[in-house]
Amino acid sequence: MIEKIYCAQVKPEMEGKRVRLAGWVYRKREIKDKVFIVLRDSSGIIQTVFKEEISKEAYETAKKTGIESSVIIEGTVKQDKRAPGGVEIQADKIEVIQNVEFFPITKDASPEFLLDVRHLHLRSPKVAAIMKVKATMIQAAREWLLQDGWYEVFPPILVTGAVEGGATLFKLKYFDKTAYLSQSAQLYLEAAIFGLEKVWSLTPSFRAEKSRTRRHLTEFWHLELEAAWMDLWDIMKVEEELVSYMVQRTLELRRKEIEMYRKDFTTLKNTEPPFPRISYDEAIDILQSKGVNIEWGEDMGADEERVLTEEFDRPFFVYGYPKHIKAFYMKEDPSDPRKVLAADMLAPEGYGEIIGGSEREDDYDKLVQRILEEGMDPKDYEWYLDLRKYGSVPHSGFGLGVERVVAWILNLDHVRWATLFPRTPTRLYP
Ligand SMILES: NC(=O)C[C@H]([NH3+])C(=O)NS(=O)(=O)OC[C@H]1O[C@@H](n2cnc3c(N)ncnc32)[C@H](O)[C@@H]1O
Ligand SMILES: [Mg+2]
Repeated sequence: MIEKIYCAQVKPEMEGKRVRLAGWVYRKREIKDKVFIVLRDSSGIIQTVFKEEISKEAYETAKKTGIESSVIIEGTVKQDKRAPGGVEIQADKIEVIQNVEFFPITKDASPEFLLDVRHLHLRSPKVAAIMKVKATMIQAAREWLLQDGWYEVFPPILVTGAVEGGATLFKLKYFDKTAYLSQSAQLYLEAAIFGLEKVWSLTPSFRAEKSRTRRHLTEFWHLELEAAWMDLWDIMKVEEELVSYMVQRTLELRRKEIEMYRKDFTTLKNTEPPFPRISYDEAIDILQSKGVNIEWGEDMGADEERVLTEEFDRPFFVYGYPKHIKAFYMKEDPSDPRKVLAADMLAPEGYGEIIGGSEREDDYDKLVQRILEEGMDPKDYEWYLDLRKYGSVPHSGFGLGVERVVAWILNLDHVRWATLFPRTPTRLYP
């Protein structure tokens, strides 16, 4: 790697020091006998100034260098209150690695165009900031999971059955058989708990959803946990502790990047356990009292959840959903057979569901009955049913939508901005 320092490492107190930087031309302007190039690298930006009397050759080259050209610049650090960060480089040397005559992204580019050239847009500091926040959030999750004794496992992506309903499976030919892209690692994590007890995985999950909402992708990153011996209330405590740590740690390490997207940090700062908990029944009452046309037994969609989140200034749980709107694997509530022991975590500010979780049905016969009720074939779940034959235990788990949490933390208007190359029903390229 070439000898250089990062833009963010240049400080006013380095006045007079000679430095070498490498990056891309982010902005450029010519004023009288000077050329100002704002250089960008992964750490940020720095202003460099080229003057004819310092180096005619460098000045002439700088004049001809286009936006997003890759360059190596050398010069002397100079304090200057007018420059971003109060410091600039008095440049005397520029090596153009590749000059760019015309860079296709302009200030007035539409969101769809920016997605068409996503491979070029990733370099923008604001987009890079999203990826830094996402990386830090997952780093924080790993930190918490390690200290709380959870084992990372690596489940398959090529699978043979649905977890969250057959309607959203992506089907593919697997030699002479049929396979599907995983909707959720859950069933495999449930197998892993008999050896490791507390397991987690971070995998891509795939949903052939036709929903064109601001919170659905066809491929998203899914952080899933599964634990033996835990009931719904235990796993909800795990959820709120994990999410609180992820949010607070990301606030601590990525404040600068978050400030590029939001000014009000209230809901993030409020993200500390315990989170408020309301029942599905209470949620329906709240929605009806706010004039939402919804009856008990109906599912809450993005619009209903948006209204519900107006009541809270931090993430909160909704628990005790009706059985018929939830997945086959969820354990029936012994105190009310109409319901299951499931809980969603909703993010405030209109973002809604970020986590889906539940206690799992651990009784063999009841699980077979639920599979049949859902119109599925128990033969397709033979291995999964075996887990209820050989030392079955109470167990619970959940799945966190990584892009949805990033979208909430950064107040993004669509989850597609929270992933490197978004996949939606209308976008598979680039
Ligand atoms: N291990 C588990 O218990 C997970 C469980 N089998 C599951 O997949 N639940 S979920 O369908 O609610 O999805 C979990 C979360 O996954 C996110 N999710 C779910 N579907 C999507 C789509 N289409 N796009 C983006 N994010 C999505 C969202 O935050 C959900 O709350
Ligand atoms: Mg869900």
